[in-house]
Amino acid sequence: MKHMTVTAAIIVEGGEILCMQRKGSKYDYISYKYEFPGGKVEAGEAFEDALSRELEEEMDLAVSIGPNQHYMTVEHAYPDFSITMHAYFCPIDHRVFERNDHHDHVWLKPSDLLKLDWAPADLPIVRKLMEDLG
Ligand SMILES: Nc1nc2c([nH]c(=O)n2[C@H]2C[C@H](O)[C@@H](COP(=O)(O)OP(=O)(O)OP(=O)(O)O)O2)c(=O)[nH]1
Repeated sequence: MKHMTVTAAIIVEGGEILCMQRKGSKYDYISYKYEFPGGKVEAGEAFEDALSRELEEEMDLAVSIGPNQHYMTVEHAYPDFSITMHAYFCPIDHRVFERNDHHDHVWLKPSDLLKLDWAPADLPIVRKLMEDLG
């Protein structure tokens, strides 16, 4: 099965977390699901650099991310591929960004996160955030 290494940013401002909604895709199990922004790591790229690049591409958001911001790593097998997803905690001080690649977004308090329909791989991260911050 195809395997991908993915990075994701838990973007926090004013006590709320940024939840991005994916666009439709050929895989119904991730179509229109909520996720943390980020994307695939390219060959030879450090995880933190991959995440900064993806945030710039997807959101025009310039943030530098360090290894100390690592929050958790999740392994998940979908029916057609599997991912290893490295999630980083990423506080920002303003909510100014573009939505270049996503269908929608919402900012939520940690205690409200499970009201959304998350990509299945994200649920361990969501649950940990609710425990740690909710
Ligand atoms: N970025 C991100 N991807 C996630 C999350 N949860 C989850 O299952 N994924 C999956 C969906 C995708 O199959 C894969 C990441 O692909 P992507 O489409 O976001 O990455 P990308 O921008 O590099 O992809 P591409 O459009 O250039 O092909 O990981 C998440 O919270 N954030």
